[in-house]
Amino acid sequence: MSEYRFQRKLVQVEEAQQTILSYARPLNTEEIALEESFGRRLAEPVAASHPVPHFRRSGVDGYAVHAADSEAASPGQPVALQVTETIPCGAVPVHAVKRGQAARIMTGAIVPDGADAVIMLEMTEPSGDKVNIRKRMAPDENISPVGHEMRYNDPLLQPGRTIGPGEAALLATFGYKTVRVYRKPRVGIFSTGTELLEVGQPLEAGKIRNSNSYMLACQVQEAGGIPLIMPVLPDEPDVVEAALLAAMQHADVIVTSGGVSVGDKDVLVDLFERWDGTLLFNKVAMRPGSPTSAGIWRDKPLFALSGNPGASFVGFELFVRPYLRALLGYTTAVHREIQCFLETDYSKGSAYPRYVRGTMTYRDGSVFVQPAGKDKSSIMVSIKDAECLICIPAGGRGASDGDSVRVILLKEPSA
Ligand SMILES: Nc1nc2c(c(=O)[nH]1)N[C@H]1C(S)=C(S)[C@@H](COP(=O)(O)OP(=O)(O)OC[C@H]3O[C@@H](n4cnc5c(N)ncnc54)[C@H](O)[C@@H]3O)O[C@H]1N2
Ligand code: MOO
Ligand SMILES: [Mg+2]
Repeated sequence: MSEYRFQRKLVQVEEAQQTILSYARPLNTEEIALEESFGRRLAEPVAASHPVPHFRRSGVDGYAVHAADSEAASPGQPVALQVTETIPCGAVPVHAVKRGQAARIMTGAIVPDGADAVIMLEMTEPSGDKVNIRKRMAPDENISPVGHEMRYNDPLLQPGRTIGPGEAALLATFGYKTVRVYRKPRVGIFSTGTELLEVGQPLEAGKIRNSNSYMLACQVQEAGGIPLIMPVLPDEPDVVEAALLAAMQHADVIVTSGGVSVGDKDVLVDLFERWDGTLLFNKVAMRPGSPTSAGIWRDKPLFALSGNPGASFVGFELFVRPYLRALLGYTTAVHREIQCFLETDYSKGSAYPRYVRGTMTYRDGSVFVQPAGKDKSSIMVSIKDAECLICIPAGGRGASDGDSVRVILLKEPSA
């Protein structure tokens, strides 16, 4: 056996992130139906192709009038105007409103030429073919002029924007029945380990069910990718090599879990010793997941995450998610960080920075963080409660109650 397993060059998390991100190029794009676009990443700029509103629009149900005709109007002394027509929403007025006239009009309808104000129905009283108005109106009152909200050619959305409710409303307004978005990265997910059972299999001595693949598949989806869950792989390098190469035919990214440490059967390490790919790193100054490795193989990135569930989870958040975000055109690849107050002692020191799964409490204008539960690399039960990763600096001391600590937010910024 070569010495590779034991001779590894330590890199810092930030350096490992930059290395892997230097290989990321935004994916190509595809055209999808607007109704399928929620959460997708816009790949084209959107500008106003017409003004909004594109006609003078009434803001109320009432009567379109000449403001000048209402000058003497008051509740005690209404002014009578001749009604010319009724203009419902969607209709085109037939007559211009002349002095002494009014057109009955509904909210959202075109204000007829001549009129420069719309008086609310509540301030009027019909009287035969006339209407009595009881309020003095200012010019332009209750009328949205053309382009009031958006002018022709106003820039509205830039490529890389995530499509949510507001974006969808704009796209619909400007007639985008389909919209160009970045293609979702397809991520092949492999768990390695002869001890692993498929989810549907009964327990056996020494064996456990594969949980990492399903956890990672959710993380891939959270990051905007398409997970391809592959069958569990045994600790046999030939089998692993063949399976990964086959998956590269249709995946943009390969993620494996397990087999990256120094054990006899750590199969990814065996693969790295003999493959024709480029190893980017194989030891990161972090807990959990110090043996996390990554490489480029046949132009595809391979993220070899540690098998321990906590380490797999954290390794994905620190390396795979930023990479997927970069493929999707995000300008902010790594998670946002804030400073928070630690609300308990965390005395477990470590030679490497520690990324502790945490929960957050908002109180008195500050954010406090607490470990989500037991936090060993082998423990998975606290992953479900992790809202953030609390960064405990390297060193023997750990951190103390009340310390200000770096916190990585696991929720994504939208641009
Ligand atoms: N002598 C040393 N031993 C270990 C070291 C070391 O430096 N020297 N590092 C430890 C650290 S740190 C970690 S982390 C683990 C890393 O192990 P691997 O990434 O090689 O992962 P495995 O050995 O394959 O599995 C570890 C653990 O996780 C369980 N596992 C694996 N895959 C799954 C899955 N898909 N679903 C659920 N659980 C899974 C596996 O059964 C093992 O219990 O190594 C330490 N050892
Ligand atoms: O690197 Mo391992 O840190 O215990 O998870
Ligand atoms: Mg191992």
